[in-house]
Amino acid sequence: MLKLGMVGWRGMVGSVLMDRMKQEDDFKFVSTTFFSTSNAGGKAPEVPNSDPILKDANDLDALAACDVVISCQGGDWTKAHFKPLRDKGWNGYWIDAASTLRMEKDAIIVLDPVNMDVIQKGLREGVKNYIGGNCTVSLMLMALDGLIRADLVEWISSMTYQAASGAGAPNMRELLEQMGALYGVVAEDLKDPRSAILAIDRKVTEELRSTDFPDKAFGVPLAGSLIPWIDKEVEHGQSREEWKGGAEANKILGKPAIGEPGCMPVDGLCVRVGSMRCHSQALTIKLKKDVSCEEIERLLAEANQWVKVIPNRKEDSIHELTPAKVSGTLSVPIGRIHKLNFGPEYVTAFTVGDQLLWGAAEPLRRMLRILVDFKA
Ligand SMILES: NC(=O)C1=CN([C@@H]2O[C@H](COP(=O)(O)OP(=O)(O)OC[C@H]3O[C@@H](n4cnc5c(N)ncnc54)[C@H](OP(=O)(O)O)[C@@H]3O)[C@@H](O)[C@H]2O)C=CC1
Ligand SMILES: N[C@@H](CC(=O)OP(=O)(O)O)C(=O)O
Repeated sequence: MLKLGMVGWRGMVGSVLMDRMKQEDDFKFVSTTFFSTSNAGGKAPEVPNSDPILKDANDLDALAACDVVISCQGGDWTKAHFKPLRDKGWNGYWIDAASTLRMEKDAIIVLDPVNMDVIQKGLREGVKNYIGGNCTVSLMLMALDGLIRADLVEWISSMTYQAASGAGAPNMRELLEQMGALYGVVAEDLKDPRSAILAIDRKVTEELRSTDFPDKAFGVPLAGSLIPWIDKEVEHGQSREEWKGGAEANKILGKPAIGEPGCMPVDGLCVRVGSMRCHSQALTIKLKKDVSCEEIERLLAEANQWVKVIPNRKEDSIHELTPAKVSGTLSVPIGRIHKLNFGPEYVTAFTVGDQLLWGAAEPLRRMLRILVDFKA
């Protein structure tokens, strides 16, 4: 039985991962040691085949005793522990949610419904580092799997509507605090149906701009507003989140890097909106040839068991293609599919996905199961 070390299991991504691993009985196939950066010696979660005591996540010898380490602890922990562990001669499998190692040559970005061939080739060739992709990229590729598989995509422009959860747990709390603060200043006015909406709006705007508005985590209001920049600035006016779109998508698919012949260009703007944990994306896709919308929908629907094509009708779209509907599920709906006026090769679509499930935790637990099968 493979010895698994779990690090970062009680954080937000880690908790979603734990829930999924329990639901899928993943712990039955491994013997597990839980690690902690804050409570070594404490009580570990109760799962089959596990050590009841938490080990120290800074103890390299304890980590080196594992065949597989899964980390949802974050990039700083990865930076501090991955290389020292390898330098010690540890040759186990490293599965990580953090972006730190994603673009390294000796790492594969895992999204097995889309790139099982890349993963299997990596395993056969002895690759030991398997990293979860950026949430937006993984969700886009899950949705567009069918068109990419059919080699129909020339390029993709993705305009995103990203949830607070992508910025972390404190940001989700702050979004709700901001919503509460806005409601609070007009709660009395709202009780009176005759109160003037412009007066209400003025109070809301004053509150949004007030120095007391709770914006410690985001730095600016998100509720009642949006934030048109995610992550750091990189070159050419892109944000790092936007750069990941092209860089990671091509790496996941095993294609040449952006700018090289044979790559699939992906670019766009990434925007934070007041959704809790679902990222949405409005896509413009340039096809390599004219294909009917019926054929596009057929290809998309057949690609994997999680993608769901939503008919391009108002009632279906407003009920089925929203964060409210998708949150907490593994479903990746894609809809609003129609040709743009630019020409028959230009298609638009809208997709939604839970950024903590397919966007973070699910590819990690599936990679563990792939490893278990590979080692059997
Ligand atoms: N948020 C996201 O959308 C995504 C995140 N990731 C990656 O996953 C990493 C972890 O993200 P996320 O799960 O949001 O981070 P969290 O901050 O929720 O958890 C990280 C660690 O913080 C410690 N911690 C301290 N206080 C608490 C608390 N009150 N509740 C729970 N844990 C606490 C825990 O370590 P300990 O038990 O050792 O004290 C925990 O493992 C990120 O840094 C990123 O690299 C990847 C994809 C998406
Ligand atoms: N950057 C993403 C969340 C995330 O953690 O991405 P990554 O795994 O690429 O660091 C967002 O803000 O929505």
